[in-house]
Amino acid sequence: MRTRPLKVALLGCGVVGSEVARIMTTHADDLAARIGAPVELAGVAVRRPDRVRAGIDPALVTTDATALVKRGDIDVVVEVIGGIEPARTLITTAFEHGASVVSANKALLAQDGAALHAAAEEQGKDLYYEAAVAGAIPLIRPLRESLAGDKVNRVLGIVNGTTNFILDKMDSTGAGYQEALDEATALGYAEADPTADVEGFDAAAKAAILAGIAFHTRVRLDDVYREGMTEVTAADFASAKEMGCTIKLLAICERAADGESVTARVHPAMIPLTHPLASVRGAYNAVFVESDASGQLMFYGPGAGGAPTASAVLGDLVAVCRNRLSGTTGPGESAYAALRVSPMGEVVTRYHISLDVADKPGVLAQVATVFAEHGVSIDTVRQQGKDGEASLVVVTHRASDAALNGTVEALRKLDTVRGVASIMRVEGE
Ligand SMILES: NC(=O)C1=CN([C@@H]2O[C@H](COP(=O)(O)OP(=O)(O)OC[C@H]3O[C@@H](n4cnc5c(N)ncnc54)[C@H](OP(=O)(O)O)[C@@H]3O)[C@@H](O)[C@H]2O)C=CC1
Ligand SMILES: N[C@@H](CC=O)C(=O)O
Repeated sequence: MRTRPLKVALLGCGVVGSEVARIMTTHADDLAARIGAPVELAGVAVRRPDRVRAGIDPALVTTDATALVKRGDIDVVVEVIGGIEPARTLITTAFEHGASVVSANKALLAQDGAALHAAAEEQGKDLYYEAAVAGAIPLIRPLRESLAGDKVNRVLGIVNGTTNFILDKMDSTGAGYQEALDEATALGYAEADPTADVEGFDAAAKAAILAGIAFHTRVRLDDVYREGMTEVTAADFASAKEMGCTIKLLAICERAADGESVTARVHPAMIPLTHPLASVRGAYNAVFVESDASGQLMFYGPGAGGAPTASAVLGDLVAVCRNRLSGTTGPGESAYAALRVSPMGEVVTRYHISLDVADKPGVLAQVATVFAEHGVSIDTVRQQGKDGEASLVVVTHRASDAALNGTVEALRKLDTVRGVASIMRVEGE
């Protein structure tokens, strides 16, 4: 074993970074044995240097992250600050000064992954980011390496722990949205700004990363259709239950049958209680990958939190350190194709629509005609009336988003339709 240690600069020592530092210390001998050289924490960059940080030598703590990555003797920079800047500049500076990078920063990778990979390749360095998607679950490496000889057609799953925690609490205990979000934040699952979680930005960033790796093409955050879960109500859960379903925030990435285009979307959806994703509880994540030869694979595990995420970071750290010692780099992303990313209007799925209507003869026929005129086939209709008003629940067969939007627009113009109470996609059948 080499005795000279590989030097690691840790940028960020919050929920994830503190666990990375802890595991580097407590598992130091095991890590050295697996890598073939000891790893040494050479510096820890933070914003608030005076905070007490258990197990961290205060002499290593600095607020000057730039100086740390520019030292020239750093082998690996672990970026767990989050956000776009200064993380982006620190990562490119790290490459320029001879270091490889491990990052958990999905927001940055979804926005600037192509440029960061190009910068890494230009300098002959690694950029690894297993922790950026689905916490502890090994997903990036299986997609990038194990399935590299297969053809992935679909990736569908729950990729945000915070929102799954909230939806699960709302469904199973009747907890309010804010109460559940506060608990998820206290447990270290939420992003620094939890809007990223609840409005679907975090899941959309992960969907962009997954679609890119799965389909070997470049998909950016802006390409991903996104709806958050803040408008999911107790009434939606009640409707879902009546259909034998629950509600999950899903990320769905699909390759078109002709292979020429892909879609990526994040939105709440009803899924049958019999579907394996329905039983994913708390901050757990689960992702289905469907490919030509393998069929359906399911990846499941803790999707957020300090220790689970640190597990993925440490796995990358070992891989990158091994590459450094052998003078190689891992698989890059320069061979990506440029498939078209189709707009949401072309996505085909089923819909559950709740309408408030006048309770009088002919309404049902009027509504059904609008669906037929827009080419949207109805699967089931349920009507419940009281005191001259009624609620009408329509579940459709598969239809395009564009056709559904046209239908809803026309329904709103009917004088018997008082309002559209909710529209939710139905997946997993
Ligand atoms: N939490 C989770 O479950 C998961 C998080 N991630 C990702 O990991 C990354 C880190 O998340 P998390 O640990 O939760 O975030 P935290 O907010 O807990 O930690 C962020 C850390 O970065 C430090 N920091 C912030 N700005 C600067 C700066 N300008 N210079 C130096 N240090 C800075 C903070 O310093 P200080 O301590 O002084 O405030 C803190 O130590 C993010 O990209 C996140 O998306 C990925 C998967 C799961
Ligand atoms: N905020 C994220 C953290 C992990 O990526 C989540 O809740 O999934």
